[in-house]
Amino acid sequence: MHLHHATDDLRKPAPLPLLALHASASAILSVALLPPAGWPLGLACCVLILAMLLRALHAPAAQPGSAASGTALLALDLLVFLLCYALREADASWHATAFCILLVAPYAGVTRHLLAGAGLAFVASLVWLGLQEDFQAGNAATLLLLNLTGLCTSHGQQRQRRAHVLQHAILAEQAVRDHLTGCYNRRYLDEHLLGAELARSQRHGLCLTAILCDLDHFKRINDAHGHAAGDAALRNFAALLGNATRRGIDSVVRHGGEEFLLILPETDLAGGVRLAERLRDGLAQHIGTTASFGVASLACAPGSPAPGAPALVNAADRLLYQAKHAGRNCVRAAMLDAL
Ligand SMILES: Nc1nc2c(ncn2[C@@H]2O[C@H](COP(=O)(O)OP(=O)(O)OP(=O)(O)O)[C@@H](O)[C@H]2O)c(=O)[nH]1
Repeated sequence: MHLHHATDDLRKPAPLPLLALHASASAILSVALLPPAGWPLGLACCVLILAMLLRALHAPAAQPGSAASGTALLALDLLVFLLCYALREADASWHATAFCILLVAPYAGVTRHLLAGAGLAFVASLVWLGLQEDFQAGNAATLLLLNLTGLCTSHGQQRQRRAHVLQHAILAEQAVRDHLTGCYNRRYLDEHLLGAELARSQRHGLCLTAILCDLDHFKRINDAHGHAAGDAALRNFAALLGNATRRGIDSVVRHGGEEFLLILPETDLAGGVRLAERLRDGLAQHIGTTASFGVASLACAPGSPAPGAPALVNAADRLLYQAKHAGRNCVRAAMLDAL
């Protein structure tokens, strides 16, 4: 889960139907507000606007559609206004009023990108209104108030949605991570990672390698220097594993207390062994302790049945056990079907 992906959703504009509804209501209201069209049509438009506002306020943070379509519909609004103005020049101030009032509606639904456009259209209309000979101060004040309300509502909504999406993304991220080391947790491995990587390797006929590594005599670190020092050693080990693997391709999982599992897609047995040896060297140099490694690899043929998800990890576990029994600080490796 990537937080910036989650917040990207907020940059998407309001849904197309909302803006389409808004554009048509704008057209109707521009006409309806003119005498002698009468109040029933005006009332219907107000109900429509209210419905749009409610819908926008309850819209989920991630909206379909594109910025271009939203901008096009706001432009359509402007076109409707200009047409009304051309046809009924005498009632132009009423058209401007209708147009500006209607701009309030999309405020609640549009993104910051469109918000700037809507605000600009409002300011332009207000300036234009002020330049008219029959300038009506009441109209201008109403417009100002309504649009400011729209802007504030929209701003608050955006802030709330952003906080909500961020919080959701953070919680989702925390659910798959080990809080001490920041590595993926066992649940993520079992419920998603291993199955997905096995399926992908099988689909493309690629190798998949798992390295299970375990710090040697870790209990002694705890006993000699305390639990906090043990925690620090685990964090350093996790950082070493993270730095040695490919970001966005390999996965580092905290498999148990001081045991970590690396899932390496598109990596054959020789590649897995090379990485394990590099890690063994790095540990001795940077952390001053040793670890044992079990490396199991699987060569998938496209279309062939994949082994059950736990088979690869179980094989790495058996090899790690062999490494411990061979005196620790060493690597044991095998192809899955050779075990
Ligand atoms: N500080 C710390 N210690 C932990 C954590 N999780 C497990 N441990 C400790 O890790 C130690 C594991 O001990 P053992 O299973 O005997 O393994 P070992 O001492 O590394 O011995 P070998 O694996 O056989 O080389 C235990 O003392 C656990 O309490 C943790 O999150 N923090």
